[in-house]
Amino acid sequence: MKILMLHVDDFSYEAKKKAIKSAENVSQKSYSTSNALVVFATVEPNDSKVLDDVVKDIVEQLNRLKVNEVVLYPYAHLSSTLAKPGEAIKVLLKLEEMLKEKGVKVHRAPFGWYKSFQIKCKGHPLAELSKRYSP
Ligand SMILES: Nc1ncnc2c1ncn2[C@@H]1O[C@H](CO)[C@@H](NC(=O)[C@@H](N)CO)[C@H]1O
Repeated sequence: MKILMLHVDDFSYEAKKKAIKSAENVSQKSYSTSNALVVFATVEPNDSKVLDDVVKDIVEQLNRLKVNEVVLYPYAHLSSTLAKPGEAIKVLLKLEEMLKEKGVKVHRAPFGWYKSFQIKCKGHPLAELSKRYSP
């Protein structure tokens, strides 16, 4: 798995169009928030094995930033070895569940959609962090 964590003043997205057949059917097509940790996540094969480490790092970053909201954003652009959509959505749902079990407020952006987004990154020294995990 590859993740990019951005501490934002503001973040909003709008789901525009389904990109794949297995795109989620979603009732909420847009979302906006402030002072949150946006986690762009690219799922790679066998990533269910790295979720404990991913959760640990996200929770540590939330504690450093004194933030409790995560926007989990499926993002197929941080790796060239993508897990298939069926596997990727399962891993993201599990990641969302594990973060919520830790008391984190999580909003997961729709899977399988082209989305527009606006982002205002805070720009302090800890505002941007990328991590890579190998099973
Ligand atoms: N291995 C994977 N990891 C994370 N997300 C993945 C994925 N495979 C498919 N997706 C989702 O399907 C959309 C089209 O690839 C992806 N959409 C996006 O990545 C948007 N930023 C539009 O480009 C994403 O929602």
